[in-house]
Amino acid sequence: MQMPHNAFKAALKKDQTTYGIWAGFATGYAAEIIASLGYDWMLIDGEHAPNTVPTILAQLQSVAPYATQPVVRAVTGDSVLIKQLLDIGVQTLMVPMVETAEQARELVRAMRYPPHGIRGVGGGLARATRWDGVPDYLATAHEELCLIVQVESAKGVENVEAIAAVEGVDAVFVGPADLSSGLGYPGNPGHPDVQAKIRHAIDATRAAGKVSGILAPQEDDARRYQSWGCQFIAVGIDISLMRQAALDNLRRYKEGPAVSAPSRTY
Ligand SMILES: O=C(O)C(=O)C[C@H](O)[C@@H](O)CO
Repeated sequence: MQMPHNAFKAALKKDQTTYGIWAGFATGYAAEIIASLGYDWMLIDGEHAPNTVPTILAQLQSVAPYATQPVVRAVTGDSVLIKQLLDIGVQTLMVPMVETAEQARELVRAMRYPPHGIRGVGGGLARATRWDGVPDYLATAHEELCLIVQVESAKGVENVEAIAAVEGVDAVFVGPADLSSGLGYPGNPGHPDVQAKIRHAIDATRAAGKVSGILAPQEDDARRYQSWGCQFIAVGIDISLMRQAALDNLRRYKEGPAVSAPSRTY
C-alpha cells in the first residue's frame, strides 16, 4: 500500500492559513468527534493531557478516516519516545520547549534512520509501515514526516532564527502560555513584552524560510497572529469549549458563584 500522505505537511508549503483545535480528552471517541467537525488539523496533546503511547494510537486510529490531520505533541523530545510515536504512525510531531538549534538537530536525527539519524527500525511490527505493507518505507519515511518545534521560552526566542533554520525542522510553534509565564507575566500572553517576543519569533521563523504556528483560542489574538504571518493557528481547545458551553447552559437556569467562572483559555 501507499505511504499515507501527510496533508498537514503539504499545506505548510502553500501560502495559506490552516485552523486547528487542541484535543485534550485523551480518548479515541472524543478525538473522533473533533475530527468529524472539519478543522484542518487537531493537536493530540501528549504533554498536558493524560495520554500514553497506547491512548495516542487509539486516537490516531479513530481519526484516520477523516480529513482533519492529527498533530501529536510529545511530552518530551526523548528519542526513545519519538521512536515509539513514529512507529505507531505519528507523521506530524510537535516537541515542546526547544531552546537551541542543537536540540532541534537532535530531534531531526531522532526522526531519521541511519545514516541520517538514529531512529530504530520497527519494520513489520510498526503501524507506520502498515506492517511492512508500505514499499520502501525506510528510504521514503522522512518525506511524509513533519517536525514542529515549540519555542516557548526567552532562550528559545533568542535562538529562534537558528532553530528554524535547522534542516528537517518544518515549522516553529509559539507557546504563549509558557512564554508569558517564563517572561514573568503568568496568564498574561497579551502583555506587550510577550507580544513583542511572539512577533519576533514569527518574523524570524519566516526569515529562515519556515512556517510558524500558535495557540490562540481568542479570536482577536488569532486574527492578529495571522496578520503577523502565522500560518497554522489552533483556534480552540476542546475541553475549554465544552466547559464554557456547559457553564453557559447552566447559567441560563441558575445563577451563583459555582457557575460564574469562565473557562481559562490557555
Ligand atoms: O505554552 C503554550 O501556550 C502551550 O504550549 C499550550 C499549553 O500547553 C496549554 O495552554 C494548552 O492548553
